Amino acid sequence: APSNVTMGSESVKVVARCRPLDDREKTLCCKMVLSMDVHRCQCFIEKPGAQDEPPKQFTFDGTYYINQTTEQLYNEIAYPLIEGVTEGYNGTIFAYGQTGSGKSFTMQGVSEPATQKGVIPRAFEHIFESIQCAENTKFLVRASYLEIYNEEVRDLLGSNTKQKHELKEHPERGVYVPDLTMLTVHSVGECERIMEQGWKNRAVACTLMNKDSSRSHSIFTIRLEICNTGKYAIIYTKTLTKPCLICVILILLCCS
Ligand SMILES: Nc1ncnc2c1ncn2[C@@H]1O[C@H](COP(=O)(O)OP(=O)(O)OP(=O)(O)O)[C@@H](O)[C@H]1O
Repeated sequence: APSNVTMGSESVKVVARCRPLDDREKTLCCKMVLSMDVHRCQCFIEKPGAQDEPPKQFTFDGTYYINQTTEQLYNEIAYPLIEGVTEGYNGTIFAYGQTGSGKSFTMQGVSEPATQKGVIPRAFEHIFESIQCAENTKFLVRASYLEIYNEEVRDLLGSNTKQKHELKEHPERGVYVPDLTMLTVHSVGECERIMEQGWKNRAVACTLMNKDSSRSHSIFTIRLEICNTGKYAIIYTKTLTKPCLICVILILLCCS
């Protein structure tokens, strides 16, 4: 877990995002039943047709309503986590919700308007900015992209994306996928191309709630190896013997 300095007191933060009604819901004259007090981080859910009943109330570490952007969400929630990754802490951002709720919109995002660019491309920019500013440090950035579809693991960056991959467990490294393609990336542009390539290889089909549903769980991983080449080891590498190499993992995933 990241340090308290970079992440505040909680090592796990849970935020809720509400998307606007889509065209289908507007055509069906659906009514918004969710409201938020974003300053208090509270959500209120009304039961349709039962205005007398008090709404159900839930409190999160952050709440994002229909008028709020991925830029705001990134700056408040993801930024400290990615900052932690560049300092040597592992981090995970996990988007969870029913089909059509906005997971891909938040993680992958759209290019227009720029404020709705996704968490994954923002994380690339952030990491490469940190790399450019770092002194006496060498970085190796690698990326992998897999999906779990019908309980099968598929390598979205591999030559055969339909091939089923095994899941293994290592006593120290934990759960991993042998032979998963891991591409070295040198720039934000390269990362974006990799994301695009993997995105096109995902299993997609429409659901009643989302005409472009991904129908799978996908995991985009950025693996950062940091090597301190300076005279003094920076704090997080102090317990490691030379070469001061640490490997941190940022996992960005979308799950239905
Ligand atoms: N905050 C938002 N503002 C505007 N439109 C949004 C927002 N969130 C989602 N949408 C729109 O809602 C639709 C469904 O979103 P998205 O495809 O991201 O859902 P999903 O949770 O990834 O679904 P699935 O699990 O089926 O893949 C898309 O057309 C998307 O553009």
